[in-house]
Amino acid sequence: MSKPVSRNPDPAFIRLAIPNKGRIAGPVHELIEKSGLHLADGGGERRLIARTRDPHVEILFARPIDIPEYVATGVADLGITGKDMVLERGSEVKELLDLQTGRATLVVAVPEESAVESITDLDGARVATEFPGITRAFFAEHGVAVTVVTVGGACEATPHLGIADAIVDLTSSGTTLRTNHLRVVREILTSTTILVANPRSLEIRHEKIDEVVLALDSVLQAKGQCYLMMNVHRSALAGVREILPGLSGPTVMDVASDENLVAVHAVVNEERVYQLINQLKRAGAKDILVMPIERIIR
Ligand SMILES: Nc1ncnc2c1ncn2[C@@H]1O[C@H](COP(=O)(O)OP(=O)(O)OP(=O)(O)O)[C@@H](O)[C@H]1O
Ligand SMILES: O=P(O)(O)OC[C@H]1O[C@H](OP(=O)(O)OP(=O)(O)O)[C@H](O)[C@@H]1O
Ligand SMILES: [Mg+2]
Repeated sequence: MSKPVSRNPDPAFIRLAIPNKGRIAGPVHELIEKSGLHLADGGGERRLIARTRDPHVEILFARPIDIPEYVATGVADLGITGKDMVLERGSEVKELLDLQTGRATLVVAVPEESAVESITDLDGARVATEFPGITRAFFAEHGVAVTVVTVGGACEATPHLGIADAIVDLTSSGTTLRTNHLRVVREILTSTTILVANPRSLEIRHEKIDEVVLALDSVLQAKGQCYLMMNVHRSALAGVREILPGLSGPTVMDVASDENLVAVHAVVNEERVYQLINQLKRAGAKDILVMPIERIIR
């Protein structure tokens, strides 16, 4: 038998579990890279543990469904997985950040031609799902007696195979439900990718955890924002100021080579840039640069 990968007992040392595959793995890896943590040894599909640029933070690759328990039991101090995975496992972890990605809604759906209009019509029905925990709790809470059939995937096929009368499954674009001629009867919950922590680790390793949370949050803060730089004649400054927002108002600096000019810098919402640059030009701004922002630390 191979040796277990032991934990470093040093409280300055933490382990973060992230998805090794599946649809949320890509966005999570990207977040880790942008946060500056950076996977030191690549982190290919078959890796179990990877080091990061921070010698005190290591990454554990795991299936999203297993991450809540790895964090609850202290195999990892922090974990990134779907909120639905945490609820399904009922794990005792603390949510620290909503990463605002991997959004999907867990719904009760039935074949288009079914007579079922509301969940009470499902009394006595068979419900297929990859989420037996959430499904049982949901129907019990609403006093509807159902038989839960647990499947490992391709749940949408089960009503057509005669295995179930209804399903509880995730939907995001709605394509899979449409393709399989299923209609939504009820929404149960909406899930996004979240950062969770082991409650004990939060006490004993809080300094390092705070650092990781700050790094990840700084990427979220920068999302959709960009940095504008421009030169403005002093006489046009008041007009330009009116147009520009910024984190704490635009920054205005002297330009050494021309005392009539000032440099104006501001953080703006990406969606506004197209309109803003035209307004700024009309107000007298020139040499306008638009730059991406990787991270914002407030
Ligand atoms: N259609 C979807 N849109 C967005 N997020 C989704 C969608 N389906 C699943 N997710 C999220 O992905 C996570 C599940 O990851 P999982 O490991 O099951 O990967 P997967 O992409 O479903 O791959 P597979 O089912 O092939 O293993 C859950 O947290 C879930 O909320
Ligand atoms: O509304 P849509 O955008 O079509 O997405 C919904 C589908 O995505 C997930 O499937 P996944 O790709 O994880 O395959 P699986 O069913 O085998 O888990 C989910 O289980 C649905 O089947
Ligand atoms: Mg899946």
